[in-house]
Amino acid sequence: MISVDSALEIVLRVAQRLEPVTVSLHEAVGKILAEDIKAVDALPPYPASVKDGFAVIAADGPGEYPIITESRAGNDGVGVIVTPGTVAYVTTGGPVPEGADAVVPVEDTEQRKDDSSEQKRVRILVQASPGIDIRPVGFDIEKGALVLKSGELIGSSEIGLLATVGVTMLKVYRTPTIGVLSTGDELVEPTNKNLGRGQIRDSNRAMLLAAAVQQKCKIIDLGIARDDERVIEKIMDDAFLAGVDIILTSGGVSMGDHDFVKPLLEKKGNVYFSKVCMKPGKPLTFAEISLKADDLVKVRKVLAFGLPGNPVSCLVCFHIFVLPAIRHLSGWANPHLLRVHARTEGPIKPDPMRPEFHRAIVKWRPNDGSGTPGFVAESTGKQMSSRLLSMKSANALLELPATGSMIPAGTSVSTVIISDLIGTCMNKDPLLEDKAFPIQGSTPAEILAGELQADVFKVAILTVSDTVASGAGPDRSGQRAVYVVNSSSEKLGEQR
Ligand SMILES: Nc1nc2c(c(=O)[nH]1)N[C@H]1C(S)=C(S)[C@@H](COP(=O)(O)OP(=O)(O)OC[C@H]3O[C@@H](n4cnc5c(N)ncnc54)[C@H](O)[C@@H]3O)O[C@H]1N2
Ligand code: MOO
Repeated sequence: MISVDSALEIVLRVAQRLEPVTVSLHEAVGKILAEDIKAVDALPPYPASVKDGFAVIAADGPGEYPIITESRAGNDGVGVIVTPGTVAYVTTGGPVPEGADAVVPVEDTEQRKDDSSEQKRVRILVQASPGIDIRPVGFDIEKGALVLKSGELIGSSEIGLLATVGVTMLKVYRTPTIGVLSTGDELVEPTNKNLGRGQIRDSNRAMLLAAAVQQKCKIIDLGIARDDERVIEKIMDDAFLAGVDIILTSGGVSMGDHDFVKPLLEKKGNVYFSKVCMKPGKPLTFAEISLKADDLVKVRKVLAFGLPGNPVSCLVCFHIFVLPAIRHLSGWANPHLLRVHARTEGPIKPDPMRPEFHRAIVKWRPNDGSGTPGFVAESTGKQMSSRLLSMKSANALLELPATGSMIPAGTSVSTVIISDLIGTCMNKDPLLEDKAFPIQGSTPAEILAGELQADVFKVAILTVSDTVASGAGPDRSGQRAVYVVNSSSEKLGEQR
């Protein structure tokens, strides 16, 4: 039996980063950038006012002055020069007219409301210092500056930066296409209302498809295969033809006389390991399959993970091995999961034989029991690898050494974070909510799409800016719809 560390090292050595592809801005979110991005122009491209106020010559000092022009964002008082003894009205982000060297905010001025004269005047109440409340050219981004480096993860702020510098098509590393197959004669579709004797609903496929979607992968639902070597082989071959980069099977990797996955992977490729010293997840099998393309020159590699059938073992193996492999293929420089230290809330007895990944809910507490702030880990209860409820709400796996002796409450243990810690703020128990089960006859992929649909709400995004609407400046809300993950969006355009 190989150790978890050695097994992961092998997976990351075998996995090869996928080739870069060119995508549009809205497809880039969550991907790794595969090129350097430089600013083609400066931001701001002109000296811009930081406040709504009056562009002045600082040396003029307080006093009453004529307002010679109004320079609004996107509507420059072009050609107008502020000369000594004059001022110009400016709005936030608007160009500061030539001649002026400071901006006085409206709060520090007085203007007569009933002034109907042609030449409006304003009283400047304070002494401004030169340069105050003006962003010089290139203050935010210098022309030619490297704004994003190859290898960076693209989130919403990076999308905003790309939009700012006018990049709408960019190179990112391709994320893998993942095929998911469940094996087992006992398995029926989740839509099945009446289970026959010996039947259970297939949970692993929907679960793995969802986990792959969360990692921005394309998915192929390969269905359920009977425990029949030829059936499983045919489905695998079809998946290879369909272009999978990773194939995930669940079940059929242990010691049963119908456990066909491992012998099949041995037949089709190179099996690197088939037993890992961990609990749960012992029978995890990992192989690489080399496929010759038509031209017989290029060889395409497919990673195959034979995941254990027990649902918890299956998902734990996904987190510990498949997820880092996906990240590695997708161009992440560091594909490893985040590890923190957490103190156990209660006593836990670990396995005496295999290091254990104990499912837990980790929360940040002002006092973690040691008198200082820190993470506290609450066990999800009985840790049988068949009990998927032990995985529910778990955002962490406690890495417990195989001592077999009780770990007392308050012990600091190494903890792998497997989900968003934001979820720990949730008070409601989603299981207690009455959720209708998905429509009969649909496949897990359709169910998944349906579940996502149910969460979709429409977000309309409108940029209100003269600068943007006139085309004088970039829309720094990015590609409006891009950040609205898991929601539909409508572009309403710009408004003057
Ligand atoms: N003699 C031995 N038996 C077992 C060993 C062993 O070392 N010696 N290892 C055990 C461990 S550990 C695990 S984990 C399981 C893994 O077995 P398989 O990967 O071969 O999986 P199956 O036997 O097909 O199924 C195990 C269990 O999981 C249920 N299952 C399978 N697929 C699904 C699915 N898609 N959705 C929901 N549930 C699923 C299946 O019905 C079984 O109950 O082997 C132990 N045995
Ligand atoms: O290793 Mo198995 O995954 O304990 O149940």
